Amino acid sequence: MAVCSAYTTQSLNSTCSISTPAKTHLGFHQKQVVFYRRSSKRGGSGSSSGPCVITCSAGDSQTVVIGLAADSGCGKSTFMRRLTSVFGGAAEPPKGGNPDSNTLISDMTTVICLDDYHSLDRTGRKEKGVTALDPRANDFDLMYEQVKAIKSGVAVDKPIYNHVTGLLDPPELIKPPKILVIEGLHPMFDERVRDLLDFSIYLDISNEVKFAWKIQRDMAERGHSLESIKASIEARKPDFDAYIDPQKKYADAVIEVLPTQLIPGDNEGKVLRVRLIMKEGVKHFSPVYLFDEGSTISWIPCGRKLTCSYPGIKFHYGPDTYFGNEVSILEMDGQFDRLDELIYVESHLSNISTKFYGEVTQQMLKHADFPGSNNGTGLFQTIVGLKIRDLYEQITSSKTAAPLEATKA
Ligand SMILES: Nc1ncnc2c1ncn2[C@@H]1O[C@H](COP(=O)(O)OP(=O)(O)OP(=O)(O)O)[C@@H](O)[C@H]1O
Ligand SMILES: O=C(CO)[C@H](O)[C@H](O)COP(=O)(O)O
Repeated sequence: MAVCSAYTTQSLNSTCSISTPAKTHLGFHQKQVVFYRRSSKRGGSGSSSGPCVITCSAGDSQTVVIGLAADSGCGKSTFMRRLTSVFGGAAEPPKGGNPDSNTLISDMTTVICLDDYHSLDRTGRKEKGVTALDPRANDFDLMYEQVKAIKSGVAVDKPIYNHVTGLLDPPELIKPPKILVIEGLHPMFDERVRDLLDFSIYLDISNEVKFAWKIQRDMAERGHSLESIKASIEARKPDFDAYIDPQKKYADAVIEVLPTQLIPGDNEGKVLRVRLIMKEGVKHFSPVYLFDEGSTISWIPCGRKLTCSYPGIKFHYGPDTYFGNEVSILEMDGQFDRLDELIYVESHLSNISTKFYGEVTQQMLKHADFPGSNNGTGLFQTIVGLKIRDLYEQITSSKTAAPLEATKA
C-alpha cells in the first residue's frame, strides 16, 4: 500500500480508510481520491512518487467551484474581496496556520491560490529556466485531484507556495467550503480541472493598463525601478501569451479592461473602458442587460441624474460572438464622479441578481476605497459577485429540490 505522507485527504463528517487501488470499492456516497507524494525541498521537481487511494464517505453537501484566472497584478485579490463581501463576511487566512498562507477563508467561501500548485520553487524554476506561468512548473495532477476531492466533500492537505521565501512550505488543511474559488494563473488550463468548475471568470487586462497598474503598485508601493517593471513584463509575455491568455476562450464571463476611447490617444490607464463579456447558455447564469435584452444599445447617462466631468461616461450593450460563442457584452467607458448616483445606472440594468433595490450601489459604496470603484472594473466585479451568489443559490436549491421531485415521481 502506498503511504501518503506529504499530501493526503482528511475526513469531513466521515471516516476515511486508505487502500490500494485494487482493493478500493466505490459504493454509494463513497469517494475515491488519488493523491501523489512529492518532494517539497528546495528546487523540488514535484515529480510524483506513485499514487495512493483514499476512500471516504463524504458529507451530503457539495462544494460549488468557481475559477478566476488572470495574470499576476491584474486585480484578482480585489475581485475576491468584493466577492466575499457579497456573501457577507470578511475573508481571513487560516487561523493559527502558516503566516505566509495564500488562502482566504470566510463563512461561505474559501479562496485558494493556484500558485500553491507550483511544482518547482523559485530556485527550481531558475535552474530549469522556466517561469511560473509554464505548465512544467505546476502540478496539474495534484491540482485536479485536490479540487475534485474538495468538490465532493473531502478535505485535503494542500501545499503552500511561499511568496516570501520562494519555497514550497508544508501543506495546510483545506476543508470543503460552500463555495471554493480557485484563483491564479491556470484555473482553466487543464481540461480535468476546467470540467470541475461551476463557473469561470477571466480578468483580461490589456498590456497598456497592466503596465500602468504595475507601475502604480510596484514602483510607487514596492520601490521597483521602471526598467525592472518593463523587464519583468517582457520576460513573462511569451509564456503569458502561450499559456494564460488562451484560457479566456473557456471563461463564462470575461472582464476586459482597455484604455478609454473617450480621450483620443490616451494610454495612461487612468480612465478605462471595461467590457463584461457574458457567455449565453451557461447553466444557472443569465447575462445582465441594459434596457432591452438582445438589442444593441448605446447610452450616455450623464445629464440631470448623473454628474459626469470630462471625459464623461458611455455605456454600450448588445449581442456578439467571442471565440465562436454567442455572448452578450455590457461595456462602460469612463468613470463615476459620485458613487451615490450609481443607483441611477443600476436602475437601468436588468438581471443583476440583487436581493433588494440598490444592492450594487450599496456594495460599491461599502468598498469605495478598493481600486476600480469609480469605474467599470469595480461595477462589473460587483455584478459578477452577485451573479455567483445567485448561481450558488440555484445550484444548492436544485440539489435540495431533486430528492423531493424523485419522491413525487
Ligand atoms: N480596478 C483597478 N483599477 C486600478 N488599479 C487596479 C485595479 N485592480 C487592481 N489594480 C492595481 O493592481 C494592483 C494589484 O491588484 P490585486 O492585488 O487585486 O491583483 P492580484 O491579481 O491579486 O495581484 P497578485 O497576483 O500580484 O497578488 C493593485 O494594488 C492596484 O494598484
Ligand atoms: O505569477 C505569479 C503569481 O501569480 C508569480 O510570479 C509566481 O507565483 C512566482 O512567485 P514569486 O515571484 O513569488 O516566486
